[in-house]
Amino acid sequence: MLLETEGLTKRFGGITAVDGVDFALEAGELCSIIGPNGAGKTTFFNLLTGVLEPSDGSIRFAPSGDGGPEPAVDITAASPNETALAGIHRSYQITNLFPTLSVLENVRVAAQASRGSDSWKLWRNVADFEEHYAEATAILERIGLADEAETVTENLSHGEKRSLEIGVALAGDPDLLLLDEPTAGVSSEGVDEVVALIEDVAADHSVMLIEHNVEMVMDVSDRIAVLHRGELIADGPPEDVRGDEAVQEAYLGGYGREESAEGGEHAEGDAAADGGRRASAGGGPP
Ligand SMILES: Nc1ncnc2c1ncn2[C@@H]1O[C@H](COP(=O)(O)OP(=O)(O)OP(=O)(O)O)[C@@H](O)[C@H]1O
Repeated sequence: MLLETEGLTKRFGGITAVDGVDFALEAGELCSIIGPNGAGKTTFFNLLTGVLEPSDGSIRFAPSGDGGPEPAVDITAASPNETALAGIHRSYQITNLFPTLSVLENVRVAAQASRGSDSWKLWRNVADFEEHYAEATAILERIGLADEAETVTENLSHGEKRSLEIGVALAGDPDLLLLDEPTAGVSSEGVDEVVALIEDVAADHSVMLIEHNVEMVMDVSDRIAVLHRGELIADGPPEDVRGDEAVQEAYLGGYGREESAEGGEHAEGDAAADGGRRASAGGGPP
């Protein structure tokens, strides 16, 4: 087990945003988290990365899987810096890049930061710098932005910025990568590139993905976990989740059901109406 939560709960006053979630991720999996707006997906990521402290429950992370050389650690109360150093990196829904730095510098700074506080010492040695530079250059090759290395980041297209976000999260070679709506706001031509990048990255990383694009999620995921009003209502392979009654009811609104393809009485909801590209984008009770 790479990551395990038990009874994970977050309350904001009277709202329970994440409600007793038992979840486990195996090393190497690509698991998508889906659910209506306000279901608790981003709060779940915020708990896993230490941005928020749980009201209840626990989080355990074993960077090399159970039985691997690195022991499991309790990260329930860890800070964002500590979860990052433990090996969990994240890309954000809202861009988190330094707009006036070059594309290469954004990744190089992330590579440097991922090595921990020592790397911020003023006297850091040239060898370290060279290493971070080489890592950043290799990441830009991987994410298809090598030709833009010297471009000022704010001049990239939106799709390129989303790819660079993934590149920044890759710096320091994380064990687990959390991607929060990596295709949000990307044009339809750009989406294919971001999806190809996610598949490439998932080939040698464990990945958790928050995504509203159901068609894409069904396509790329090994597993799908569905949150609804903070609760995990389904968790399994895409084909099982697609056929799950509770999930259809809460989120998919007929997506992938035979009846909807035939225009039957169950073809309600945003997902069915727009071919399932963005299920319940504005819908679902909070
Ligand atoms: N800092 C906060 N303070 C108070 N309430 C919050 C806070 N963050 C989230 N919430 C509430 O918690 C619930 C879950 O929100 P969250 O953003 O996690 O949902 P989500 O599934 O990520 O939604 P979306 O798909 O719109 O991004 C919502 O009711 C939201 O209003």
